[in-house]
Amino acid sequence: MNNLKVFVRGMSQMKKWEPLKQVGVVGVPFEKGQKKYGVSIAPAAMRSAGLIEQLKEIDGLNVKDYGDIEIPACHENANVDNMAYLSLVSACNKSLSSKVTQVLKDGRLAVTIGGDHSIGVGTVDGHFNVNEDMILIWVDAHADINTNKTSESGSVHGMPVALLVKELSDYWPYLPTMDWQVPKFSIKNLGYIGLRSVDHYERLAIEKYHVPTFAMEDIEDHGITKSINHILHLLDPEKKKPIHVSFDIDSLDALEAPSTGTSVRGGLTLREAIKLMEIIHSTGRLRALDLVEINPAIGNDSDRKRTIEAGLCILKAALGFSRRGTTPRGVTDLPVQTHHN
Ligand SMILES: NC(=[NH2+])NCCC[C@H](N)C(=O)O
Ligand SMILES: [Mn+2]
Ligand SMILES: [Mn+2]
Repeated sequence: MNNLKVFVRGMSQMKKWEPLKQVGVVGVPFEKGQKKYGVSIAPAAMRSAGLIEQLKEIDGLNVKDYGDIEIPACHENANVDNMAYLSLVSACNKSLSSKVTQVLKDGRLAVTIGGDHSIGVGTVDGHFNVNEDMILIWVDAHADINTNKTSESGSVHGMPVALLVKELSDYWPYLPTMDWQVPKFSIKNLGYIGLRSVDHYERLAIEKYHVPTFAMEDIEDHGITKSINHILHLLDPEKKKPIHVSFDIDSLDALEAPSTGTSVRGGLTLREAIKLMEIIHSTGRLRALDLVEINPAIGNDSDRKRTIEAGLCILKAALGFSRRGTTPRGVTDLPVQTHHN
């Protein structure tokens, strides 16, 4: 009797994770988290390159397009030292957060197409509101963990992680217009992949909180498969937590994704990024995915095309596209030919 009870309890705790086949796509035409023109046209550029159609071609995937969020007109001016366009960033993220929450509550995996990386505040906030046990994998050349005090650029796309994590809340001044966002996510649930341009104070924060980090030199040593598996194991050894991946296209090498605002040489190959996403897909626990910082206004036609194609490959790998191919549905043999003669 006792044994049986233990067994039954064990079973109910053992949730079997399967890749979510329902997906919701949200575009965020926002670029005020950095200074260059063009990131805001990425959702339109991705759509006209066939984003929705290509996702729908993935075996068994049900795709709902939630459209682009409306970027609220904002006349308030929150004057915080070394933080450009704070009120706009805040208004956009507030609306994005509730959109991501809605997509997840609809039972769909939230795919957000930015926009610059400041929109990570809204996606993670919106995800955390549904899954408090989520873990966050930040795939990026940069750590995006500056505060307005440590940032050299004053651009909020270099600050989203610091805004999100509760451990850093005391390092911020009061931020007018940001009252809606209470940092609740713990830095203990964060891991980095792809870093190679980390500011001095960012490095200090990563070391202070022992954030699991596979920078490019670690990926060089261990390979992408061991790197991501190690991070997943450190953050969630029992394999039971929902995963949020925030993917900055500049994690890719500048040759693979030239159309981005702060590109850095020596990054991931597209093959490594695809492999990374295939591994994350295979966990069955991916629940939210951001793709940010594609800037179609940077570079020539071929740069633009290459960058957008890379973005599409990454999304598809995360959502179940297999490079091995898939067998035709409901068919088990090759078609037979009728011979006439
Ligand atoms: N999401 C990005 N591409 N961020 C780049 C950040 C660059 C630099 N660390 C800064 O604070 O401005
Ligand atoms: Mn980034
Ligand atoms: Mn970056």
